[in-house]
Amino acid sequence: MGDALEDMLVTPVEMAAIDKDAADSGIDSFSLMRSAGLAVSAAALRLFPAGLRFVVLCGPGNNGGDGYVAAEALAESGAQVALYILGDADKLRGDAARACKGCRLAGLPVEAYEPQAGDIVVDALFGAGLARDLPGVAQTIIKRVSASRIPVLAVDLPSGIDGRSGEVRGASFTATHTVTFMAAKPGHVLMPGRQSCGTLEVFDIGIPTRLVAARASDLRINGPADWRHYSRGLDAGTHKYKRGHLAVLSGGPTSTGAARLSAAAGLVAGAGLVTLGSPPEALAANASHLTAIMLKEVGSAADLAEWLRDKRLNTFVLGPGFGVGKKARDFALMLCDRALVLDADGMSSFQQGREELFDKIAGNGGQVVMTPHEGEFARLFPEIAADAALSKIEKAQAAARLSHAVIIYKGPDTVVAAPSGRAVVNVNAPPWLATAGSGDVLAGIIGAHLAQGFPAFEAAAAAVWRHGEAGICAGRALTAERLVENIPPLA
Ligand SMILES: NC(=O)C1=CN([C@@H]2O[C@H](COP(=O)(O)OP(=O)(O)OC[C@H]3O[C@@H](n4cnc5c(N)ncnc54)[C@H](O)[C@@H]3O)[C@@H](O)[C@H]2O)[C@@H](O)CC1
Ligand SMILES: Nc1ncnc2c1ncn2[C@@H]1O[C@H](COP(=O)(O)OP(=O)(O)O)[C@@H](O)[C@H]1O
Ligand SMILES: [K+]
Repeated sequence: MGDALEDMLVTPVEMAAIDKDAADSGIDSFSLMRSAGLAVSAAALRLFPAGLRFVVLCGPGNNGGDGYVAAEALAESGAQVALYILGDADKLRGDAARACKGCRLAGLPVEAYEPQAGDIVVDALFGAGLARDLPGVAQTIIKRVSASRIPVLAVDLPSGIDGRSGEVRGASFTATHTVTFMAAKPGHVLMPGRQSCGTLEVFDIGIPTRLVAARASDLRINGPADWRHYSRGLDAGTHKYKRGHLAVLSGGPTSTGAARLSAAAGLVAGAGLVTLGSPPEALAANASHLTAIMLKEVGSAADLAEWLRDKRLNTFVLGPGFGVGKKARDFALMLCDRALVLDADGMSSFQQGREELFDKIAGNGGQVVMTPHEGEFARLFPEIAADAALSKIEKAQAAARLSHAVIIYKGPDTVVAAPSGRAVVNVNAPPWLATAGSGDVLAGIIGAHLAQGFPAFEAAAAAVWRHGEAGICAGRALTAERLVENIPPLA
């Protein structure tokens, strides 16, 4: 992992500390605000050359300060600019007060703004400092602007989006473009915030990277930098056993497809061999659909115990189409000392009695990856799911800590979290990945990575990213089968 700013995620609390560290190190904080405001005016001129009037809405804090700088720079450039102020400009403090004094425009109260065709709104009402629901007057203006469909350029964050969680605090602007500073915040990548940002520009206002990195926790946007180290190309002298043996456990005769999707994805994703373990009554159904994937009868816990005597068999996928119940529980507990992807029914089987599973995982060093979507997450971690104070990232981190497993909390903004707190948010998944069997394919890709010796966190993060890339390559009319065919090479 590097300290590259473009992949880093910084919470608003961390950003405030970075800001203070920058000031303490002798950097003039007003010069940072000036850089921020100038970046916003440059983006406005670049992105909206046909705009007739820039309407800058300034709030009571430093986000408003950036807005005053931008308004002055836009006026200086000869553009037509109108300024509207939320609250009392006389109460502004520090850099924001100085920015306001340096702005030639007279402001009107924000409630007086009536959108006109040709306007471009520059939203500098609230940014990272938004600490509670927006005041009513801000909500009214947001609704008015949204109804008028006027383009919005957001400063730092669209006002109303919580920078920590991506939640909407009362109402929020929907921006065409957002200019943020130094590093993206969780609210830019978590839903619904991500949808409100439009395109995101991260602008370097001049705070040294080392100051940002020193405060940032281990939270990043998912990308190859997080796991490239493990995805080196194939050694010419490799053989199939060196590339890892993945075992996937199938459900009964009427629900075999899900496990086969995982198995097929595992093979395409790079496992050297894949074996499907099938109950006897489903052997015929599975055999009629398999070619490169091997098939083995595994009906009972005794059969599995016998199979596990082969210690080379080190990676399993359990859950897709498997059925919820005692058999799934028994199998999962037997597999905790191998690398294990516990998906779908495998997780749901522990809605009651999860402690036994979590203790087993802890006792075996934690090479277990669990892949809950929202419903499964609520089943396995009801108290965490119900905690409204937590962001999706914080929920995934809490679940990983509690279970000792790597958690892939799925959705449009999939979060991968390790028990250590390390986490990435994935941003490359197209919405058409929401199709039956898509999760089964993901489970197989994770299994392939584990079989190839990736540590659990990297196996999970790389799989989520590859799954997203496969979705992009396959295009909109996606089926899970086509997703498997489009899994791209790793390196
Ligand atoms: N972090 C940095 O390094 C820099 C930050 N800058 C700007 O500074 C902003 C953060 O500034 P602030 O911390 O002043 O925060 P904001 O300007 O986002 O707003 C905070 C102000 O509004 C009040 N407030 C918060 N929620 C409210 C609500 N719901 N209703 C009414 N009042 C509310 C707060 O008490 C505070 O006075 C960033 O978003 C960014 O635009 C820039 O000036 C450049 C440098
Ligand atoms: N709106 C969305 N945008 C992008 N990816 C999505 C979206 N909704 C779901 N996904 C992804 O699609 C996959 C669906 O998995 P899952 O819910 O287990 O479905 P299934 O059980 O049908 O396989 C997950 O990887 C999830 O992150
Ligand atoms: K804003």
